[in-house]
Amino acid sequence: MTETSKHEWDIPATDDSPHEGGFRADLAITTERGGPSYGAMIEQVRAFMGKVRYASPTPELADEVIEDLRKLNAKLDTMLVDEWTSPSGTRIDLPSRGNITLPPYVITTGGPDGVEAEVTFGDFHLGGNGVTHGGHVAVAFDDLGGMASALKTGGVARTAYLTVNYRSLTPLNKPLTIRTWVDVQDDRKLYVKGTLHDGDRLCADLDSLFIKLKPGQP
Ligand SMILES: CCCCCCCCCCCCCCCC(=O)SCCNC(=O)CCNC(=O)[C@H](O)C(C)(C)COP(=O)(O)OP(=O)(O)OC[C@H]1O[C@@H](n2cnc3c(N)ncnc32)[C@H](O)[C@@H]1OP(=O)(O)O
Repeated sequence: MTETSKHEWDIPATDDSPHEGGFRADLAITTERGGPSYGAMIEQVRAFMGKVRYASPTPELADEVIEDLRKLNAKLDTMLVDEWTSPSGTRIDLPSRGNITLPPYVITTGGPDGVEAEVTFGDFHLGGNGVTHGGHVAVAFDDLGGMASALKTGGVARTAYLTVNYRSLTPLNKPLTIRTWVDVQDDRKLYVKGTLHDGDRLCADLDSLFIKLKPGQP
């Protein structure tokens, strides 16, 4: 795959409008931005975030970690780019397109009929009593609902509403199956349904509305 694979709904950026038509004019889907170690770097950050959730450091260790993190933040400060050129969210070869703000998922199938992915909520996503925080389940549904909308219409959509029904507890550190699909399309309105399963057990389901953006709509 080349650095940037064009899709018909990638609207070219212009000098006047670097992100005309939604989140980005050119989704700049890539497997190369950020380099070959970008995915491993994201995994280390994810692992760190999970450990922070459970760690109870001594004051000395906390001070050491602060110092290490200061150094790491200073290193990244030298490499900051804008939203439109960051690798995050564009790396289709990585879980969740390399976006650390999303729970890590891997797409199994995706097209106009919907999306199926394997999602694994980790220690960072702990809500309480050993299971996943409901907000993180909603984040996964939001992103994959948006992706189902995009693959159905060939355009970027924004969430108008998102209702998640929590049917049973969602385990951590276990691959789960998440599905989203456009149930009904009424012009720009996309009524998106979804399910999250642990094996045969339904953990949550989704009822949502996405609105396809008009050209140039921010
Ligand atoms: C091979 C690899 C491929 C990779 C592929 C990558 C894909 C990459 C995917 C990324 C996926 C990210 C997915 C994240 C998605 C977000 O998280 S978006 C962030 C959260 N959402 C927002 O911030 C939206 C804020 N709200 C808005 O911007 C505007 O209200 C909206 C939603 C765009 C709608 O505004 P609008 O376009 O002006 O539309 P408007 O005329 O008001 O409404 C249109 C119709 O919808 C109806 N409507 C609007 N809102 C509502 C509502 N809340 N309830 C009911 N009806 C409503 C209206 O009544 C109207 O109905 P009709 O009169 O046409 O019958």
